[in-house]
Amino acid sequence: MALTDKRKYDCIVLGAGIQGSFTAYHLAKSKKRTLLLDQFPLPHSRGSSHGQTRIIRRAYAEDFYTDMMDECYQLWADLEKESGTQLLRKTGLLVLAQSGNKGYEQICKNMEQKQIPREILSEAEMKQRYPGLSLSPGDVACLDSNGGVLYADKALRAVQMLFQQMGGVICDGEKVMHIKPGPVVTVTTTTRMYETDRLVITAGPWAHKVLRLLGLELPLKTLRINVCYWKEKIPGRSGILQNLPCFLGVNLNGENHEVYGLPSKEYPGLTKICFHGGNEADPDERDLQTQKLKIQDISRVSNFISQYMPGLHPKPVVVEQCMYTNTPDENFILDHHPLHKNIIIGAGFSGHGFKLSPVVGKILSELCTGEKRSYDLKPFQISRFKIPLKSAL
Ligand SMILES: Cc1cc2nc3c(=O)[nH]c(=O)nc-3n(C[C@H](O)[C@H](O)[C@H](O)COP(=O)(O)OP(=O)(O)OC[C@H]3O[C@@H](n4cnc5c(N)ncnc54)[C@H](O)[C@@H]3O)c2cc1C
Ligand SMILES: O=C(O)[C@@H]1CCCCN1
Repeated sequence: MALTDKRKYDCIVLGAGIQGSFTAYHLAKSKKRTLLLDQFPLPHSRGSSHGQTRIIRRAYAEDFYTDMMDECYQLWADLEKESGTQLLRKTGLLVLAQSGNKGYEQICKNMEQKQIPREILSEAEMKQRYPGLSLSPGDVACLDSNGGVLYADKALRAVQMLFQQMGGVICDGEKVMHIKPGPVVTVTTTTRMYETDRLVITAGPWAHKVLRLLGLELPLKTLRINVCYWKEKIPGRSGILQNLPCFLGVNLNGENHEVYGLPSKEYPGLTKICFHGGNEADPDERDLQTQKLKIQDISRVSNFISQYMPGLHPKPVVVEQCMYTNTPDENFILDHHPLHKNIIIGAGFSGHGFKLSPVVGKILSELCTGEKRSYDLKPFQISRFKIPLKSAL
């Protein structure tokens, strides 16, 4: 039988990935008595926030993300200062595409309108600066000068540590099994029962399963992502690893997919290059490759490497797993539960939420405390999906 925790919390945050941890951090800053819960002992590598690196960039086609990034850069710098840890390395981020590509043009237009520091690089400039990346005739490149790498594991640790230093409580290794809505929400885990005025659900790829406990079915797809590392054909000689920026290929080859890469340092001598997509998988069965793979993601990256990075072996030497939780439009969900206004949902980060987590956490904490919202939340509302509401409760 679950033990009852006698304290009533102002807020409980369900899920201690980067989004829940940043939400808890902002709530603790606003002096709310906050509990952060996770099903696994922390840290863990079963969700979406593990691994050493993530891309940070302002280069987005949607201006609302670019707008949020100004404050994100500021909050990442604050976190570095508060934790005394370097969390960001500026490398630049290259957006690569075939000339005339609409997505690329929209990104460039948005960056120009917002006066984001950037450079359009000619074929000759690309060759000279980034000899490891050989573009094909007709390809174009735009550098987001302040793009770079976020140290993901370190960032997650820093936010959780600062949350605890502000008096926040973390209970890990406790899976939430039941949620009873009401003016006071009761949350029952595998070991305890808690009461709270407000609940924030940031359950990553488990969001679907947790929201089902509250009668809410959102159009979320969970994808298993193969995180691939590649080695040089002639180690240390091709110069690829020394001077590589982050890059994002937008529909290169005319194929409807994206390949991206980061100059990561987790495995000396290897470069991380992945496909921005994957095959559907249940997060609890991530490592059981039971179904037939619909998307040959690794071979797409191999093809990209053969054409664009011929200095690398076109076979990965390390492959790890991570999860995406995608919405149909790949925009986030940041909203109240449609029926229970003191339950707040942050979900569907669609493979691009890490860099934005400082502001996502701020927004979710504002939804929780009822403070004035810092951003227009229209793109993130649940009502855009036109789903029928079944109140199971
Ligand atoms: C391979 C890969 C590359 C990426 N690259 C980038 C990038 O370059 N730049 C970028 O900005 N973003 C990137 N992202 C996206 C980013 O990492 C995610 O958007 C972000 O980590 C999502 O965090 P989250 O907190 O929503 O989810 P998670 O980190 O999965 O956290 C959810 C937590 O909820 C817990 N939980 C779930 N159910 C329960 C329950 N019932 N009880 C208790 N706890 C529960 C889970 O255990 C988990 O810890 C990438 C993602 C992947 C997978
Ligand atoms: O959020 C990002 O910047 C990257 C882009 C490529 C795919 C993974 N996420």
